[in-house]
Amino acid sequence: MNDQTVICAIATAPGMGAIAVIRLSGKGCIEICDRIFVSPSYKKLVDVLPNTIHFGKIVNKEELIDEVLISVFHAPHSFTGEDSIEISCHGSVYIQQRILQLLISSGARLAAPGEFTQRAFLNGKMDLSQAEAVADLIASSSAAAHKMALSQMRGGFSDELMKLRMELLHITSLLELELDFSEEDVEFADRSELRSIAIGIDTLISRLCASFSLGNVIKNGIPVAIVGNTNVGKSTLLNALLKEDRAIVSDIEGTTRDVIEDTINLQGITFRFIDTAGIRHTDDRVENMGIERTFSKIEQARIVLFLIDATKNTEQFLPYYTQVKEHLGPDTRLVILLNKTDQTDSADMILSQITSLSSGEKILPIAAKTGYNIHHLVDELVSTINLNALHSGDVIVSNARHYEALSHARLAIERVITGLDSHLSGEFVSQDIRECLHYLGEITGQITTDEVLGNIFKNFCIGK
Ligand SMILES: Nc1nc2c(c(=O)[nH]1)N(C=O)[C@@H](CNc1ccc(C(=O)N[C@@H](CCC(=O)O)C(=O)O)cc1)CN2
Ligand SMILES: Nc1nc2c(ncn2[C@@H]2O[C@H](COP(=O)(O)OP(=O)(O)OP(=O)(O)O)[C@@H](O)[C@H]2O)c(=O)[nH]1
Ligand SMILES: [Mg+2]
Repeated sequence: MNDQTVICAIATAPGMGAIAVIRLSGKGCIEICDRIFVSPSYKKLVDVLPNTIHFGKIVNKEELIDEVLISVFHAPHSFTGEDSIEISCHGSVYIQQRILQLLISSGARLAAPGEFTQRAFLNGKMDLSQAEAVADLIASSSAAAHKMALSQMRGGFSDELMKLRMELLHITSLLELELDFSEEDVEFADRSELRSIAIGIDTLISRLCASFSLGNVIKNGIPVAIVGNTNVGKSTLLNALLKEDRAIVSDIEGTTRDVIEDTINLQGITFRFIDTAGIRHTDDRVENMGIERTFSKIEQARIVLFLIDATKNTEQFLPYYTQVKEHLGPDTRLVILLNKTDQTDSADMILSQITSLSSGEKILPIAAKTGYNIHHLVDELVSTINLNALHSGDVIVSNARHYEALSHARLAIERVITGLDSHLSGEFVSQDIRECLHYLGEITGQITTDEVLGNIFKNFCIGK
């Protein structure tokens, strides 16, 4: 696990750029660089002060490869906690490859994906949840996802877990006092005090678990299903929201037969819009398969946009409305959109009819084709997502691995509470507390295996 070899990799995006950065880490990396670096004063990098930058040439014996800047870091004061070097060269792909090859023939080896961050973790520079947040930060493409990853990388989640850990250790110490005197069959620890601490822990873990439904959608995009009868303008609406001709639009019923998905960033939040096959009775087998998918997308969505055609009479409304509602998840918001209002004079009348037939959902008149009221719809979508937790700085769990561990930890702490209630012997209660600690330790990486680490870091970029 504690591999000390010198690793190297290109840290900047692949391809040509103004400047590229090649990084090295591990004991001996400074000596390796000295084999291919010549400074104007012939000073060796092993002799320079840490955290300084040096101009010079990269050479292969007599051959000049590039003029570069080199930064030098000494263990433990570097990103990885090891001796480290960064070479900033001209961003030609040829130069990057030549320097990398020279470093490898001088004794470094190519880094595996995420290996720099993995070393930072193994050297205690950050815990595992912070290392995972580094990858989330790099992948973040909206203000909300950025804010969430940054807070986790800076240790917001780690602090919360540390608090939980201390509380659990506190209960254990109270219980242990009792175990020491177990012969005497007395309850030293005040069970009601233990219970209230355990309840506090359960509340915190439950809050963290609950935050995952927000964290997960912020990270992956909020799924919004666009559904309704054929020809009501679903694909036109998708195109209007994405501001591009993503889906085929035509006046033929049943144009869209499969789901079409795309993401867009609206007011700092990523939305994943899902255009679906129009719902209708048909004998076409392929179309029916598409309609089945529509229903499963309704089940997975956080928001469902149910479109109706304002130019048609409202008899069409109830059967589809009932069907859509049958597939709606408990936390899914339904918004009814009255489309094609540009093509009718009786939009107001239809609006009031729909209002009386529906059960209090927001109903918005729009015209997807002309863009009428689309900005209103966007505001409505954004307001559906309650970002208070994000802005108040509350910790939000966004990682499925963390969520799973927290769910196990919650089961364990709930067993502690029922154990205390039923006056279970302290030994057994202790065991559940240890299990709770175990699961929390999995998140921070205090408890981990090579396999778990391998799975986490293999998804990182090379050079990170
Ligand atoms: N050129 C460059 N830019 C970069 C990084 C890098 O490694 N190199 N980073 C990499 O992801 C990020 C910045 N994160 C970093 C975190 C810690 C240290 C570091 O040297 N820490 C030392 C010293 C801290 C100090 O002087 O107070 C330490 O923790 O001991 C460097 C970069 C983003 N930008
Ligand atoms: N006047 C007007 N026409 C619209 C509006 N929205 C869509 N249409 C037209 O309605 C027809 C159907 O539009 P689509 O977007 O293909 O409808 P759809 O709901 O995706 O239909 P299917 O994929 O068949 O289920 C096209 O001719 C559109 O140009 C609108 O707001 N006003
Ligand atoms: Mg369509």
